[in-house]
Amino acid sequence: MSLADKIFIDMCNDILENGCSTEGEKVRPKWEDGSYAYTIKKFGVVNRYDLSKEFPAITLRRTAIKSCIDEMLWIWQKKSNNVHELISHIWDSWADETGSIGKAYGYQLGVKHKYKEGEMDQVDRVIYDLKNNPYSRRIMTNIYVHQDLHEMNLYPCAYSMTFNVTKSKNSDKLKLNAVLNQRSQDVLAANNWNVCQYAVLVHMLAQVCDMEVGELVHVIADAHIYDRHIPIIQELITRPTYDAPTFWMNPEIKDFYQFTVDDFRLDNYVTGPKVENIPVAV
Ligand SMILES: Nc1nc(=O)c2c([nH]1)NC[C@@H]1CN(c3ccc(C(=O)N[C@@H](CCC(=O)O)C(=O)O)cc3)CN21
Ligand SMILES: O=c1ccn([C@H]2C[C@H](O)[C@@H](COP(=O)(O)O)O2)c(=O)[nH]1
Repeated sequence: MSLADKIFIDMCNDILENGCSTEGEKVRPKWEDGSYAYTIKKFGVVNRYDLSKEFPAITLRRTAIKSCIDEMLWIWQKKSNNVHELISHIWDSWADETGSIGKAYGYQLGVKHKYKEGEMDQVDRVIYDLKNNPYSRRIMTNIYVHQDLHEMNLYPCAYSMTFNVTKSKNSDKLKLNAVLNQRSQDVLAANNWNVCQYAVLVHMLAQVCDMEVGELVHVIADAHIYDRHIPIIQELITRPTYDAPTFWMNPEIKDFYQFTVDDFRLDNYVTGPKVENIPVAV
């Protein structure tokens, strides 16, 4: 069993056993047939992944690592908000006729801000601080921009990363840790998808800043299982599990903007079967 499997199974059992149901309450999302998508939810879930020990992929089912890395690069590297620049079709339901998802995600990371050191966007600000001022406690991004929410088709869910550098006694290298703040999490469709994305991001930043990877702490305000996902989750968490896969990242890449999806691989990724056609609430 991978460490991520254990965390995922414990979180699902906790939500199913101790969660609060939104059935009959006023909710926003709907299923394709127009009925309301209710959830069972837990407030304030915190999951810690030690990236120096294992890559945090679940093995109960296969996390689509290429698609999720492609989406993360779309947001963090291309800083794009257009679904035409994305390989998968997961964002199509939230795009307008031009393919835009509005001023969300990548758009916000591409906005330049004025700092004492000059004009930079939030990603370049993080890289600058990690390289020049690693012990700063101010290294963070935030894409939940209230003034632009009216121009976003879906408000950002994983909205903030806080980076924090430590040093272990037995290594010369600094260790890069991060907190991912997420206001809302669809546990079946996107939990491990989001965890793997941000784990890869920490690996990328550590490599380009000559650091080692440390911990990824995932803070979820509303961790929910949609009503139509409950039987799928119940079956999923009773499946056999396997050892964590080995993460490979091209060691030659030292510039954050030079990575492509082909520079990442999960080796020996043994998993349970695919869950076909997961319904996604819109
Ligand atoms: N209700 C809801 N849940 C989400 O997870 C979600 C949204 N809405 N809105 C925006 C994005 C889109 N996201 C998604 C949507 C679908 C999948 C999905 O169907 N994943 C498939 C694999 C897809 C592939 O292979 O490319 C899966 O099996 O997990 C994942 C993330 C995450 N976000
Ligand atoms: O990266 C993502 C993006 C979206 N989600 C999920 C979380 C919710 O189920 C919906 C968004 O609905 P809200 O009413 O705006 O909370 O999308 C995710 O888990 N991860």
